[in-house]
Amino acid sequence: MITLRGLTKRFGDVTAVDALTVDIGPGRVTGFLGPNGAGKSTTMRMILGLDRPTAGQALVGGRAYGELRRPLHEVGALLDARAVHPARSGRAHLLAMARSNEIPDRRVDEVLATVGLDARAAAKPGRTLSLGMGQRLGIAGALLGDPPVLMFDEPVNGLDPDGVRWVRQLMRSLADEGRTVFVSSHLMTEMQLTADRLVVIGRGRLLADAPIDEVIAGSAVAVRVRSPQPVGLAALAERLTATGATVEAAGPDELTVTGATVERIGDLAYELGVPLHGLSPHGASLEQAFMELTADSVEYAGTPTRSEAR
Ligand SMILES: Nc1ncnc2c1ncn2[C@@H]1O[C@H](COP(=O)(O)OP(=O)(O)OP(=O)(O)O)[C@@H](O)[C@H]1O
Repeated sequence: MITLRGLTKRFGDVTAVDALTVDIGPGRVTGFLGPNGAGKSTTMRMILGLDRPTAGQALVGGRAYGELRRPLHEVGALLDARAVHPARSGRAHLLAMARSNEIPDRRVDEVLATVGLDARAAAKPGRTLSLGMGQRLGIAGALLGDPPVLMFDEPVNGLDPDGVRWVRQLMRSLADEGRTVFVSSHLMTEMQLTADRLVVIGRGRLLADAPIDEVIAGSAVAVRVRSPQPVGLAALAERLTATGATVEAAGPDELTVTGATVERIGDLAYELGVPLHGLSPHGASLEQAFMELTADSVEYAGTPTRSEAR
C-alpha cells in the first residue's frame, strides 16, 4: 500500500505536487496519468525518498521511505532506464545492488530470467544496452528484493510490441500476487489495457482516483440504449427526458441518450421493467476522458491542426 497525505512539493514558484491525498492499494495495477509536467515523476521520487516533500507525507506500507529497514524488500522501482552504470554489466549492476542489500546472488539470475535477459545480454556494459534492454534491467532491479510494492515510471518506453505485451503481463501477474503496482504512462491505450484503477493528476492536483471504467464512463458523450420493446423504450425515453437528459431515436429499437450515466439509465429501465439488449457508452475512450479531465491543466497546449480539431 502506498499512502499519500497532503503530499506537496514546491520548487521555488512552481508547485509540482499540490496537496495530493490518495491511497494506492494492493492486488491491482494503478495507472498514474497526467500531462507533461503534471508532477508524476516528482510524486514517485518523493515516495522513494529521493525528493523531500515541502508538506505532507508519502508512505510505503505505513512508513516513510527513510524509515524502511530493508527498502529493497519493501518497494521496488524503475524510474529511469538510462540510470545504469555505463561500464558495469547488467549482471554486475544487479549483483552490487543485491550484495548491498543482503540478497543472495542466485536471486540475480532469477530476476534476469524473469525479465528475459540472457547471459550474453546481462554481460554487456550498461552504455551498450538498448533502451528496451535498459528497461528490462531496471525492472529486474525493482524485482530483486521481492517487494510487495512496485513502481514503474513509463516502463514500456522503448520496448517493441512483444516487450510491451510482456510488461503488461508482468504487471498483471504482480498485481494478481497481491502486490501494489503503481505505473505511470503517457500511452492511454496501454493504460486502458493494463490498469484496473487510475490516479489522474494535472498541475500537481488530483483530478481523478477511480476504477478505469468509471473514468471512461464519466466522459461518455452519449449512451446507446437498445430494447426489443418499443413501448418500453418510449416510456424510458419519457422518464429520461423528465430527469433532464436528452434523448434521440437512433433506430427502431435504439436510443441515444446524453446527460445520464449508464448506471442511471440501467436503474430506470429496471424500475420500469423495460428489458435491455444493449446499454453502452458510445464513443467513450480513455483518451477522450483524459483530454476532458486535464483540459485546464495542460502546461503547453498546442494549436490543433485541422485534422485533429475535427
Ligand atoms: N528539480 C526540479 N527543479 C525545479 N522544477 C522541477 C524540478 N523537478 C520537476 N520540476 C517541475 O515540476 C513540475 C512537475 O514535473 P514532473 O517531472 O514531476 O512532471 P511529470 O508529470 O513527471 O512530467 P513528464 O510526464 O513530462 O515526465 C514541472 O513543472 C517541472 O518543470
